[in-house]
Amino acid sequence: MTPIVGRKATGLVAATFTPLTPEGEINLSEIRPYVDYLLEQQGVKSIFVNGTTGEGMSLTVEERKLLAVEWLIQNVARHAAEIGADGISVISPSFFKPATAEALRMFLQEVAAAAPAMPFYYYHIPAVTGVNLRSRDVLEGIANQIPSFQGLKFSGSDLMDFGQCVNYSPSHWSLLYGIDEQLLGALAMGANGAVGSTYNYLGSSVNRLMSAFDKGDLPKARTIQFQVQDILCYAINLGFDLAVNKQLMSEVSGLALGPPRLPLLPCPHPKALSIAQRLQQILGEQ
Ligand SMILES: CC(=O)N[C@H](C=O)[C@@H](O)[C@H](O)[C@H](O)CO
Ligand SMILES: CC(=O)C(=O)O
Repeated sequence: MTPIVGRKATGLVAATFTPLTPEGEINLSEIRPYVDYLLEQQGVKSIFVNGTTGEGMSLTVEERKLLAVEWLIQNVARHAAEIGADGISVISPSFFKPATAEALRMFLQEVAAAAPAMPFYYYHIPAVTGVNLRSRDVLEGIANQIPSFQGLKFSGSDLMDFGQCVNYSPSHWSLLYGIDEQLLGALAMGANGAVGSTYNYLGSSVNRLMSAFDKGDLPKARTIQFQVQDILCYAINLGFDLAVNKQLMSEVSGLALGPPRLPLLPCPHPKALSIAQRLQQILGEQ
């Protein structure tokens, strides 16, 4: 089988929130303005949909399909891109957890085989799945088992494991980092780009962080990373979860993203407003 080499993902990728109506139904009409906002206000050109931030696990398969198509249509319309999705990514099963990296790799192989033409990324997010197998071990020999394998979305804090993945990877793979608070550490380790929830509203700042890093201006990159951390520390002190994050995005962008789905509880308006104000203040200080 010929390996499928997709467009190598680089730069910033926003993990999008799923717009819902006040009644909790998916709200496809908010997607076009959302894409406009990311492009025009944040300079973010790539999106990761139906993931953690998009409450993918709380959506039906039918809803996920409708959303994926709408995100694609709106995104492709903006970019005049000739292709649709650049790839799919798959997390570990988390109810029955794989006992070994090999078991997980075999699972990923079966899923990837269902869409063999689609560039495939393993999505490591141990804090959510509870699966702490080292990604480096999952990658061992994976190109032989998954010809469409294209890289890793690594949302773990173990930078040694991440570094070992970078060191193992052929140059056409893409290694994307997913803990926004410490992206700079992962860039130093060799990340090709980043996928995260905060790039919905901090994209333009973090784009500057990445270009400062590319130019070797570490003091500047660090200043921006510390701003991101200061914003998130403020939010964490108030109690920060995905519902708060979603409401914060509505607050900052003016988009009507609606409530989260259970078991997440809606975020009280004043809380998101307070974080949004602190965010403006911190970014204004630069
Ligand atoms: C658990 C989770 O949702 N992680 C996201 C990406 O994987 C991150 O983008 C975080 O939301 C972000 O780093 C803020 O903590
Ligand atoms: C943040 C991220 O990558 C996700 O929402 O899945």
